[in-house]
Amino acid sequence: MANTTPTTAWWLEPIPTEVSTTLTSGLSAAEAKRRLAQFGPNAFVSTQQRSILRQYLSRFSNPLVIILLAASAISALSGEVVNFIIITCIVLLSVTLDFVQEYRANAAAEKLRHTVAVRTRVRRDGKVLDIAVTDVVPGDVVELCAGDLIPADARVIEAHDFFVKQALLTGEPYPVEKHAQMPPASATELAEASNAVFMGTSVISGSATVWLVNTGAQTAIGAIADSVSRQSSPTAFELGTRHFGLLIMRLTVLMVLFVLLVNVALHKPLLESFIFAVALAVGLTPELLPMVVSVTLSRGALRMASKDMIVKRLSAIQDLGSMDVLCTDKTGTLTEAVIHLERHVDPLGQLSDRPLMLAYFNSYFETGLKSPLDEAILATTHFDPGTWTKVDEVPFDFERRRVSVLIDNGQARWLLVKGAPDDVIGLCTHYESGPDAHAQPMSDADRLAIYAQYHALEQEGLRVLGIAWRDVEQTHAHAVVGDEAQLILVGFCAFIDPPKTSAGAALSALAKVGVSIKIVTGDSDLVTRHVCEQLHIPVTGLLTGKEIALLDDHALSARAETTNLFCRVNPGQKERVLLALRARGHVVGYLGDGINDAPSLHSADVGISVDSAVDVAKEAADIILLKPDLHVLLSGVLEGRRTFGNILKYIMMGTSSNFGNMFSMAGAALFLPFLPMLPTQILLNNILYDISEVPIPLDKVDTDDMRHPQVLDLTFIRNFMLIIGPISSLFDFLTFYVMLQVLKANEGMFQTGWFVESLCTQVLVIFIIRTRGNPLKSHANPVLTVTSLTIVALALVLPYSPLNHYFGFVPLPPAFYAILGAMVLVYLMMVELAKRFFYHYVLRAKAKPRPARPLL
Ligand SMILES: Nc1ncnc2c1ncn2[C@@H]1O[C@H](COP(=O)(O)OP(=O)(O)OP(=O)(O)O)[C@@H](O)[C@H]1O
Ligand SMILES: [Mg+2]
Repeated sequence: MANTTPTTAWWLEPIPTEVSTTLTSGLSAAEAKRRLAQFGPNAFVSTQQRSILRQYLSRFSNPLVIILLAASAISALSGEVVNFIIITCIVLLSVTLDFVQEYRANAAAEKLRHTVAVRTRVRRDGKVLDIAVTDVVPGDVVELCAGDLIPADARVIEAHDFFVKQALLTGEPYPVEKHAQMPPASATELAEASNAVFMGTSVISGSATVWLVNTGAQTAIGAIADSVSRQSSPTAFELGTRHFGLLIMRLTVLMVLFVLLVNVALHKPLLESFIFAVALAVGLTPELLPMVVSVTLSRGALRMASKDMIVKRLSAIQDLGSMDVLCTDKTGTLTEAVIHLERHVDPLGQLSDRPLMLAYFNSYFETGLKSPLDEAILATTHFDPGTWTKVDEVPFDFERRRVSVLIDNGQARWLLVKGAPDDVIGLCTHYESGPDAHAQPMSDADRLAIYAQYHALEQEGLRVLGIAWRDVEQTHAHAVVGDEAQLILVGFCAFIDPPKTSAGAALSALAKVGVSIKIVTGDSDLVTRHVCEQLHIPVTGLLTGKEIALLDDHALSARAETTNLFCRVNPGQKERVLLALRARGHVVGYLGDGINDAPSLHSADVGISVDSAVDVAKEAADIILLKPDLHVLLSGVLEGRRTFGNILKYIMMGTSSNFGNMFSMAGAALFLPFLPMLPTQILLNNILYDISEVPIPLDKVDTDDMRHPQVLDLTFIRNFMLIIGPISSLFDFLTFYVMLQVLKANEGMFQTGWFVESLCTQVLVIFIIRTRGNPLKSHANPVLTVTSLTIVALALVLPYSPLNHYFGFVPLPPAFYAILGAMVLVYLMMVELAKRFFYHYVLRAKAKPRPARPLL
């Protein structure tokens, strides 16, 4: 994509003079409103909502529905008008039921998503406002800093060591610097536009003010939106449901062809047989599955929102339930992230103000994203910068782990460096100590003593920054990474970041439900170990960034299994650890809030961030915690498993009982001289059964089923189907026998009897299937109970209703009801026994052992 050439190189045109006058105050609110109406919201057209009507109509594009309507329309021509009307009504009813449920669910989830939408700082009417990214318009003046996403295509007006990552557009993996100067006229390629920034890219370091030129579909990324729109690869759960759909489809096609063939061979009326076969297919398809999935998920999302968790990608709820490894960074998750400066010492451990003063100036002049460490320094004290001004800066990045500022007071020019002590000490050739802060060469022995000092601080659990400086020629106008050499160490600042007392308990609770925790941090191993000790987290293995750099992916993947501390890792290594764990078949979650966490949040099965995180992290995450609390996460995991459990109930119902019924229907077609059930009866049966299942998302899931991470396993479903399905068929054939031999039923009575029997068994079996345990002890949600029992009652009285003429029902003899009662009871008991057998033997025999791993 390196050669993407937009239609015009707008960054080469001069900025209109009238614009420069409005730069400080920005647009007026009225003008912004006018432009929003003119240019539309700052979003791609492809993501815009389709109208409700179109969404509704698209539901009818299901081929089965079309075939059914067409066939019954043809039969209407030959006089079967009533059937046609009934079929049309049932189809309309079922599509509407499905649509309304799903639409409401999605709308609720969408509303939640908006609460965590990315925002941006815009100048309007002379004030800086925080507005949604979708509301910016061409002409807006936007302020950007490290960690921000760039909201639209824009010209840089003013920049301070402003580096952006634009790999998405140009493929360059490294951050590039942007500034206000015009590039040469030959810079027509997007990658050469050093004075422009583009939507979809992000700020790595520094700060800038930009003037928006193009928004929405007019942006460079908007033009290629379809090719870059992140079609994330389907999750394990999505793949599972897709395979399940295919399995059902194959069985359906086979059965329909079989029924058709038999009917043709037996010279039955063709059109009627055809409609029967299609109705059968409609009965077989788990058409409610997408609705059940989205309703279950969005209900889950609402419940999670009440516990301060916003779900951005609904299917992430499933992944949260399947997650068995959680990687997390340290600050804010395991610690309070309220950092205090505890001590400032010279290289030999004597209390000294000098390291604090230089650290203060470094933090004071630094323009990039201020870290909590900077804030702690600035909050501790105040030094008057006096005549010192900043000349340049080498911004912080997570590879170097340090930041330098170049400052000048007219007489001297100093480079002040602050960062991870190991690296800073490594760059020093001298150190200052004693009351007169005299600089002296650092001998090897000194170096050892200094390292010992710094380690002693870390062993106390303090986070430490090394502070160093050097004199620079006054002609030296630009600071570069290479200047960070031959430094003089002035000492250390040591900070307290107290561990969160609640974190320990939350971690062991997560471990109890089968989620092991791994800490992946840019901080040092001593500090991290100290935090672990305080939280009673046993360390099962430790790898540092330096060690990881020496391992290939294969070796890393083997080591990652037993290691639970990864320290001094850079952003790329964080992601490598994560991918290594995924490669071993784990479902991996990642919790982090920094620029350095964004790649890992993208690559995890489920990325979790917090509301206070930088934009790039929030954007990459699937779930946002409004409170950075691991207990919240635990309830999210349980919620994920609960939604999973309910979806599984629906799938198991569809595959066992419903399928068994339809299977018998095909079988009955073989030996009966008439249709075993009329097409309209099949459809009615199907929609009543569907209605009985609508409350499944409300149901509770046994705590036993929530103890372990769950993944959708087709073998499990197939085995369950093979055990329960035949029982259902057995009872159907028993009903046939009773109807034909005992009650001597004619066509109408046979069909009615079977309609009632099959609906009763299909609906009532939910009480057995919904729990792995004793159905008398695990109670269903009252709404589910009432709905199911109402449908059964309806089935029983239908043969006596005034409508029965239209559906071809006839009243049944009382003897039938007596036999039915007994049969349903025995049926349910048999399914219960088979279920116990299944969970006890079949499942245990098939259970694949997961790779062994430590509890924490
Ligand atoms: N403002 C700063 N100035 C200088 N050095 C810094 C600054 N912020 C961080 N560092 C250094 O970079 C290292 C990595 O940063 P940080 O600890 O934030 O990484 P992280 O992976 O996000 O860690 P955590 O897991 O604690 O969130 C720090 O340990 C520190 O040495
Ligand atoms: Mg962090």
